[in-house]
Amino acid sequence: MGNTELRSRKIPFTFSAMLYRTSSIFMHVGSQSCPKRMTTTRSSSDRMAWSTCHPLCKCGSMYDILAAGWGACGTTGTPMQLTARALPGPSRGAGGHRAPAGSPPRPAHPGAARPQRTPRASSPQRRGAAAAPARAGSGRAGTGTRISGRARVGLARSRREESPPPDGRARAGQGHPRLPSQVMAEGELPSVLILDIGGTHGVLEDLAALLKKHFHLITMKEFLGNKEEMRKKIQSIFVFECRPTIDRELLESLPNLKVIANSGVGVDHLDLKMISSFGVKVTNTPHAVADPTADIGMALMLASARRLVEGCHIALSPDTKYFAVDWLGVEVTRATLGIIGMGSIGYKVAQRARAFNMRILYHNRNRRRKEDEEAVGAHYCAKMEDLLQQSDFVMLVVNLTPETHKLIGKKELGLMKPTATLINISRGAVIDQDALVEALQNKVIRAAALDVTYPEPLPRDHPLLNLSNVIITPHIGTATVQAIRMMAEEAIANMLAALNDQPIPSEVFPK
Ligand SMILES: O=C(O)[C@H](O)CO
Repeated sequence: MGNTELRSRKIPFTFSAMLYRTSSIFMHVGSQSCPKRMTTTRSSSDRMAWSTCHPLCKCGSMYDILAAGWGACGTTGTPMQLTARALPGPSRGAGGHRAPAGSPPRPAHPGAARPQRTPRASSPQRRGAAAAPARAGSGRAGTGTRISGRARVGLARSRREESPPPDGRARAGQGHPRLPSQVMAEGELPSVLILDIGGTHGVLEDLAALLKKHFHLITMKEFLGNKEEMRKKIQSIFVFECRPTIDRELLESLPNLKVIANSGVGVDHLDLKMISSFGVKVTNTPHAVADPTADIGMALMLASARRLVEGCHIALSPDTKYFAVDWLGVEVTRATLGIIGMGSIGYKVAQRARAFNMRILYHNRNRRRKEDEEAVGAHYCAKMEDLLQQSDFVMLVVNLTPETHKLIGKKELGLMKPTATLINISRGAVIDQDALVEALQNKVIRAAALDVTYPEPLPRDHPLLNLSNVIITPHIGTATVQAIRMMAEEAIANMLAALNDQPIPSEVFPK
């Protein structure tokens, strides 16, 4: 997200097309910095303000996309209205508008010229990425790709629109056919596929209620029970806790699917290239996850430093007779924290660590702006090795990509101080887990604190579970009442934008 902000800041953007208006969502889109102004626009209790203003705006204000307006951001810019309904009428394959058979062709964006898509290669991030010296990712935990700037407009039409299969049937890797059928009747809400409501893996009841304000929800069971009717209706999939599984078979069966909205920032469970070959967009929720994930990073660092879990066991144990005076932890205050992956979450960790007077080092594919570095007192390490050698705490906040897979292995662990602690809030596979077990057993490093492992959960006989110098939490970076609601809100905004061919707040592109 941070990188998105960096990239987007320079892109002036106006957007004025107001079409197919039903209920309204306003986005205040601007292109220049403005003073931070917190606002009081959160009127109803079921509203949840996002933690930051629009990525094009640097004011840091809170806003609520589902309320009828932004906070008093103060940035000059053009309000953009999204509709709460997808377009009724003609079938709209993932590639864009679909005219009913025999009707005259419709412009891609009726009534408005589409702004040109910002060439990706010209963005600062992409230029930086090309020249990147190191492997660390963009700094979003678990994200397999970069997120679009919100100024990415005029999105490319899909391949399927350019060359529909002549036989009118979906073909693997070539998208869906033109379907002349109605996707939605007038007044109908767009249909969204979800795994289930409630139960072990289903969408939580209150989130489902929120989604239902904007969409007609179809559960997997309903879909499978009446595939012929349902498959044409479904325009979006809401992925909650990595479910439902998105595979080729599912994509082939949904001719009018336009967008897969992931709840969470990490999309390593989605085959982005395959999904994109169907002309389907993928979105994620970088804004909602940043604060709670940074919090869990700090919680793990503090808990590991002060041996909180062990201490709790001692205090609770029926066998405890006295508290040993030589039972000691280490201090976080004034220690050196090395953050690997300085995107939005990494940066929020740095902000928090500054309050602990920590010395902050960071390694990232792209160096942050001087102002960003100075604001948190962070020092850039072009070489990850330098950071590893100097840090008392090393926190992993990279996305999981082929480049960051097993980023920390035997060699890297060997470079760390024997007194150092490794904290992972990204994805388990960023660490070579066998090498970590060995390093912890042999005291190559002091301790590890992991919110993520592979697999999750670990098999009950996994050696990591029997080490006293490890804390493991069950991937709870975003497991807060606030975060899951904000993720759903962010996903709703993404889906509404995608279904209405508006600029998508957080689109994720395949590399
Ligand atoms: O990727 C994320 O946002 C979190 O890890 C939750 O999945």
